[in-house]
Amino acid sequence: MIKVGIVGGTGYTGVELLRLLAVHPQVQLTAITSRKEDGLPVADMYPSLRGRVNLAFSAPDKVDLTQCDVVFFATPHGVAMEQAPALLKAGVKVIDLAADFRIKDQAVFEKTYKIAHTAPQLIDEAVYGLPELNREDIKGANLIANPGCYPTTMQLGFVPLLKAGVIDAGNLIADCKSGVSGAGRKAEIGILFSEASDNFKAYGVSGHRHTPETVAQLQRFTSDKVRLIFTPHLVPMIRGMHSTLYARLTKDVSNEELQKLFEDAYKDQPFVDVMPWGSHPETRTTRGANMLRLALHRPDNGDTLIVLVVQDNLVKGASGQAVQCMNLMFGLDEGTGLNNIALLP
Ligand SMILES: NC(=O)C1=CN([C@@H]2O[C@H](COP(=O)(O)OP(=O)(O)OC[C@H]3O[C@@H](n4cnc5c(N)ncnc54)[C@H](OP(=O)(O)O)[C@@H]3O)[C@@H](O)[C@H]2O)C=CC1
Ligand SMILES: CC(=O)N[C@@H](CCC(=O)OP(=O)(O)O)C(=O)O
Repeated sequence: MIKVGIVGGTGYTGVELLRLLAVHPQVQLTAITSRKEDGLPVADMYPSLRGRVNLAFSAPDKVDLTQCDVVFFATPHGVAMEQAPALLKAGVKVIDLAADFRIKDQAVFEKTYKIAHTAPQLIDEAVYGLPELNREDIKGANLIANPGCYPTTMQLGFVPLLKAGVIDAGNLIADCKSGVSGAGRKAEIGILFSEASDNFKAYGVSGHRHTPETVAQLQRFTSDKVRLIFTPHLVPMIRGMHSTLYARLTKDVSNEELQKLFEDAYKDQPFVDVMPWGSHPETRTTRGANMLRLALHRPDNGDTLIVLVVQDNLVKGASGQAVQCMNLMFGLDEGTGLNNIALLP
């Protein structure tokens, strides 16, 4: 059994990890931290885990995480970089759901996140945890930088097109919407029920921290300079993400060829569903499931291709993806514990 520790077990991605790992056949939950809820049984805070998780939260300084085989950090940016060096030295694998190791250029990271990196020696070693694009590296990794939720949709939607060289890499547009759980479990005016429900707004339009992460990853797949306009929106639902991606076609390529490009790219990928041409994927078809669905459109058969992408921000966009990485790192079948079907309605 893989002994698992979770730092930040009370947040949304933390409890989503607990939901997935409590029924994972190869996992023994060993330590779950919270600074605020030290000593509280996990199931008292989350009754949905009654009878499934018998641990209590521990303050981070009261628990020896080196007894674990792998530690997930479901914490704000800046926490994993403090603790990862000692854990890795003790032979513990680390999966960070935050951004500490996602961006290879330290200066860009520090400018984007406005924090100094305290473990820059580990940035090169970290593997970006997007299995569909990095599977072999993830298998051999000790330190995973789990992707951001928006970047997962943008990369899986744009990369087949960039690899095939059929679009203008300098003219990518991503119009994305996220449910409110994407902002985490915290008291903040903008995500109060009365503010976020029955309301709809864009945010971060002049610059969002997921743009540099996404551009750097997309750039790996083309020699042309990538330029991306990314506009996130907050939608009044709890879970779910919908990204509408726009790309300008530069080659004479038919709709059938474009559809085949995506079907070939993802034919061996259990957690990406390429829907029939012209479909309208719905967020609820991914709710609670480690699944990303996409579909292609080409209005008036013109030179603009639209890729619609949906996922559950907490599953394929965060905790499910992290478990997918863990499975690969420990030589398990990639889908172990991740094969449940989305809730509908
Ligand atoms: N929500 C989402 O859809 C996604 C989130 N992410 C990323 O995953 C990470 C976690 O997000 P989310 O679960 O939403 O966040 P939450 O705000 O819901 O939870 C944060 C957790 O971290 C703990 N924590 C906070 N500060 C510290 C600290 N200094 N040391 C140790 N533990 C700490 C908190 O518990 P306590 O204060 O009791 O210690 C809490 O359990 C973030 O980096 C986020 O950006 C990535 C993709 C999607
Ligand atoms: C709705 C909402 O607020 N979403 C978050 C993104 C969540 C995410 O992917 O997180 P990290 O990159 O921080 O890990 C945001 O835009 O800041």
